[in-house]
Amino acid sequence: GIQEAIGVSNILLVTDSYKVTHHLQYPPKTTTVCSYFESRGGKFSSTVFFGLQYILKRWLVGPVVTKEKIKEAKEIYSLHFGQDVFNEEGWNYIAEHHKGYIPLRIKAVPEGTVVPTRNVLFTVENTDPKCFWLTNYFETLLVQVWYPLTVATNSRCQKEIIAKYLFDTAENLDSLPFKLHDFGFRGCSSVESAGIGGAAHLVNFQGTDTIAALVTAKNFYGCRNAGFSIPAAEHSTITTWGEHGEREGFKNMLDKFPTGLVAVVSDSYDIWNACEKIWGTELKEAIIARGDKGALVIRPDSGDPPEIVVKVLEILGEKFGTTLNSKGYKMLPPYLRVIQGDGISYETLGKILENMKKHQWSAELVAFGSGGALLQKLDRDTQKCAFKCSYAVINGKEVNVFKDPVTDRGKKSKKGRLTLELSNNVYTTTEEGAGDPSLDVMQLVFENGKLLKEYTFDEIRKNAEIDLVRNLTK
Ligand SMILES: O=C1OCCC/C1=C\Nc1ccccc1
Repeated sequence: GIQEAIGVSNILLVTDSYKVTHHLQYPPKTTTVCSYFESRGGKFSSTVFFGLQYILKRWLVGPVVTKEKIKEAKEIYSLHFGQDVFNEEGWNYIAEHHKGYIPLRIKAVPEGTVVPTRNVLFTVENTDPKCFWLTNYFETLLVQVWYPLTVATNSRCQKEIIAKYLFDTAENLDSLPFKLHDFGFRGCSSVESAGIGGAAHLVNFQGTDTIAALVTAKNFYGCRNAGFSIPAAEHSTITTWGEHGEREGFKNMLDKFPTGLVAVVSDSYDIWNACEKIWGTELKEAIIARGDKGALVIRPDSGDPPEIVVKVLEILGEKFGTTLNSKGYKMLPPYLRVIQGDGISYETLGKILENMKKHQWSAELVAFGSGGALLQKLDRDTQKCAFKCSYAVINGKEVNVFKDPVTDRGKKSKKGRLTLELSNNVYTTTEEGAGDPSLDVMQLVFENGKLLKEYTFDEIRKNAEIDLVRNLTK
């Protein structure tokens, strides 16, 4: 099944080796360990919390601890350590007493919530005093939420940039959901990662070529169709017509996809010749004939993006004419658009849009495709995601637990029982049990192997909506 396909289906093996020995290392009579997850800061000042639901449903929900898995883990760990450190008794207790359901309680901010960094995002504690060692056993798995969280954050920050340029240079923001298209499937480290990261991007946008994202959004977020795409050429479907056959290849695209959007990569040989001579002259009438039945989307794929995009727009404007929109920016006819899918990232997007604006072109005319930068060029440090113990009960005594390294004060962790409170639109993490649990934004999402709260993709998208759209659609 799906679990075998991914290679590890034994939840006892989804952890770091050293954690297998940690049940022996806590103080005697420890009965509760409570830990939390946060982004300590990093590239973006706020993060979109997304992806915990996937991890819980994929790995922790249901009777996931079985005798067979205990046996398998015992064998592997005895070989791996060359000695018997595995907590067989502890796991047998879970399999027997809890019937394989994981005795943990997880409270988390609702998926899609945008929270400033250095705030608690979810907490984990054991519900059975015998299982104090379990809380941090799953740190390894739960901290992998850094990936969808960081993809969703990076993607949303690009949405803010595009929204601003649409607000300044377009009639409305209607095109925003389709402005950043996911090109990242092939650049991901695995099909599973593409599904997770691709779904994270779809929290903010609706355009994707990462089909795995559709499957993940459907299977774990109940979203029947989380993203859209359109018929599009790749270099092979143009270059197989031969160097002097580009016109036939282009014409074929218009003939085979007479209505709806159709995208054609046009830089195989000479983007300028393609725009001037082929699209702008030889096929000009065929393009105009499309009217508003579906635009031709011309795709450059090389050269310096800010310069290329503007130059392509200038040529198309020259050939097909332009009008001024109500914001005073130039528009092309409805049957012509551009997509720039090369070199797109949070760092480069603004430069392209700024150059378009400088040359009086509306942001409405161009969509972007992003691959590696969208789904892969990030890591756990991008948002400094960490999981730390903040509270324990030892021999009946409550203890506020923390670290505060003299060698890096930035790594100081929060103390005691934590809540996340929202007042006057400001999130505050209260520590040491000073918070009012009834005001806690964090929801009880998981307890004793059961998912108690699920979020739909629509809810998540609403939670993550950017302020400009929120304010405009009030
Ligand atoms: O170039 C690409 O690299 C890899 C992923 C897909 C892709 C292009 N797709 C596309 C979709 C819609 C409009 C235009 C292009």
